[in-house]
Amino acid sequence: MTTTLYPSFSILLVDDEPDWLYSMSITLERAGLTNIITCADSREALKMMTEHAVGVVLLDLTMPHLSGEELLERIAEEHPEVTVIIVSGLNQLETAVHCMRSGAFDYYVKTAEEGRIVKGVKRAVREKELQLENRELRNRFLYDRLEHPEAFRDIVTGDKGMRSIFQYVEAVALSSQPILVTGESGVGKELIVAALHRLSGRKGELVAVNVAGLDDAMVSDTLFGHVKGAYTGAGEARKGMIEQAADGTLFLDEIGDLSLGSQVKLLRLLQEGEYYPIGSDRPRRIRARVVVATHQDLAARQAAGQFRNDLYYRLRAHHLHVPPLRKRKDDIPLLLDHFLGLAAREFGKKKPTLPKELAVLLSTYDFPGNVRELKAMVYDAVSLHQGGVLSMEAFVRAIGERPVQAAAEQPAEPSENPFFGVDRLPGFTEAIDLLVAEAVRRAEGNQSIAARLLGVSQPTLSKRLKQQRGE
Ligand SMILES: Nc1ncnc2c1ncn2[C@@H]1O[C@H](COP(=O)(O)OP(=O)(O)OP(=O)(O)O)[C@@H](O)[C@H]1O
Repeated sequence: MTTTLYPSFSILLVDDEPDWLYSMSITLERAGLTNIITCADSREALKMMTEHAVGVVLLDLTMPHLSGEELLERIAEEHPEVTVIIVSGLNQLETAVHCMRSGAFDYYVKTAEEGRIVKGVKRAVREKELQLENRELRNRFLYDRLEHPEAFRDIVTGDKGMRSIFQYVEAVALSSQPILVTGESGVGKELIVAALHRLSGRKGELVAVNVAGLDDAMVSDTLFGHVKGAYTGAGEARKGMIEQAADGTLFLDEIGDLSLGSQVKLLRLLQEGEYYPIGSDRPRRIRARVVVATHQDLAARQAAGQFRNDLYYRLRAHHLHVPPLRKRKDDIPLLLDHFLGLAAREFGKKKPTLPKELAVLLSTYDFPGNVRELKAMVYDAVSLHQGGVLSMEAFVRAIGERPVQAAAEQPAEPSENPFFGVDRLPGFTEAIDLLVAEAVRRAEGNQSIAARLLGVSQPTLSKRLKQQRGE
């Protein structure tokens, strides 16, 4: 079985004592840090650093030929981007201060508790990962490029904001830290998660678990699995989803609905990197990268005490928010055409021609169900289609079932308040005239669509327009 090495860069241990190199490698590997190389001759260290992508060095001080202090200075000069941690047999304040001044990230005494050294190495790895991600992100934005556009082939969009999301996805895809994907229902979060997994280069599977509606016991059993006889009815041992996702991605959907009890368990899993299958007292290491998604406003849930602060901050380190379709209306014609092709193929029909007014009608609608809703409308329309121009009926019916511009339920931003910054309110008749003119403009002159936007019948609107013209 191939195992994904973590982190993506190597951790180099330099010490002339082979026993220490061996025991430290094992300790770090047990803590989940598997990308380790060792060097027992300090004169070889710089050469190894040019041959391997080294991100962190653990360096002994007392070594023959080339001392740790000398090597530290050479590393700081030739590889300033590499983080060096001193692990010395000497507990000397003066030496420690000197090393820190020469650029060391941290200083530990070998006799110190191993757990502290491991924590220090993990902190250095985390900082290095963030540095690399930031650099990557800066480059991507600077050159506005996508390294792997093919990873996003299923996501149809021409929107700039979505393109920035793709760039962010590429920048964090290799990170082992959790990733939070938010956005209203139906915006395409699952597609983003699939791209994240594809780009992670992880050889394991993408395993998705929808945690909404699972009680604490079900969450534990599903994620952690159980040993045989763990509880009445557990006749056979069962692997948890964490294990199924080994060397892959564990995708926890609807995380905003996770109960407070299960939130504690998830936090512990992310912090310790360990879990216990139910009925077992032997911990297992998680080897999957965790991605979570929710359509809920986690910050609001956190403020209401329904979501733990510590978990929220842990999850938020890498956060991407997929905008609703109403905020990227230029995507509507692209998606319309895409789904039309898919639906026609699925129903074995010729791709229909679109009525001219359809794009206008759809552009006036807010799509509370986002892309999923548009897709359903198109499939419905194509299933009824008899040939020639596509009928608007399925769309008009679907939109009619929902109040137009249902997004009014969303909290209004100042810029969405039509009276924001307006000192003088228009008179009643003037307001109606303004409203009518705006609806006709948005409907590109189509009176039946404009009437729908205003919530009046078409004859009523027509009468009003005639009155305005003095007819
Ligand atoms: N940009 C897009 N291009 C093509 N298809 C899309 C796009 N966005 C969404 N879809 C399609 O719309 C449907 C809903 O997308 P998806 O399941 O990814 O949404 P979601 O945000 O995960 O929703 P939920 O929060 O309800 O789980 C899917 O069939 C998906 O393939």
